[in-house]
Amino acid sequence: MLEIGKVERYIHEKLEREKLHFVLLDPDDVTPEEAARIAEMSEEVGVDAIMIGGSTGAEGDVLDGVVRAIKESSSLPTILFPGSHGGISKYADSIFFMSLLNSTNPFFITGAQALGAFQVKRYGIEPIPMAYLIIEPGETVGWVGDAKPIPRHKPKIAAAYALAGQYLGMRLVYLEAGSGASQPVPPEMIALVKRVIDVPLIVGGGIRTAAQARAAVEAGADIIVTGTAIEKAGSLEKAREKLVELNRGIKG
Ligand SMILES: CC(C)=CCC/C(C)=C/CC/C(C)=C/CC/C(C)=C/COP(=O)(O)OP(=O)(O)O
Ligand SMILES: O=P(O)(O)OC[C@@H](O)CO
Ligand SMILES: [Mg+2]
Repeated sequence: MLEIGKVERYIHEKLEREKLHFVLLDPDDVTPEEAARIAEMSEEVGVDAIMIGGSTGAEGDVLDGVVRAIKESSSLPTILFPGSHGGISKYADSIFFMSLLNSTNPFFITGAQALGAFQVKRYGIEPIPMAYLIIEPGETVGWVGDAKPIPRHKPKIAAAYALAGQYLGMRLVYLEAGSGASQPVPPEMIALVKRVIDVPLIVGGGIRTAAQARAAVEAGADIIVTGTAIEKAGSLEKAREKLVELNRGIKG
């Protein structure tokens, strides 16, 4: 029988009480030691989960090393955020089993998923089906994922894809402006998508300040993902301050 796994249940239970903050760590950009410290601090300040992935190079031993370090230093759920079937580590709790619905390349819609499916089963990683949508500017992931990025001023297109994702059985929708985007997903787009779907809405890309995080939450985002603002804070002390600031913006 189909069962909802532990991490997905944790997400739903927490969402009944508050908005969630997930921190993304890219094994290409952080050492296992740095990842461990950031995960530890994240847990201390009230972050809800750690996502691990990257468009380029987050694979094999490098990926395993970072996931293991995070597991050893914190008890937060770990969620893989793969750029391809290479982005799977047996040490993670779960995986966003995502399809890039507005890609022009079938590899990112169903190909990588088919190539990764048996690994996920073999390792017993919890798959969480997710519709992944790239919004302008899209950055690295837009280019790597052969996306046709949704124009920022066309919220209806995003809403149509999001609803299609839900009707295809996906249990999360992720609006992605791209890591390091100069501007995050517009609040008007978040609001329309949220009005149309029933599954939780994740928003990420270019969220650097408490005010931006708050605006996304007020528009209707359920889960905010932050990566660059923390990775590029400059020092671990500054990363902690950023985590506190962003978390306050999200939790209110
Ligand atoms: C479910 C399985 C097995 C695979 C899914 C494969 C898909 C659909 C991938 C979507 C396209 C893609 C390249 C996603 C990567 C998402 C990601 C980890 C983004 C993180 O940001 P980076 O693009 O690494 O940012 P930087 O440029 O800052 O490093
Ligand atoms: O790195 P940032 O800009 O916070 O983006 C987070 C995430 O949405 C990227 O996939
Ligand atoms: Mg990266």
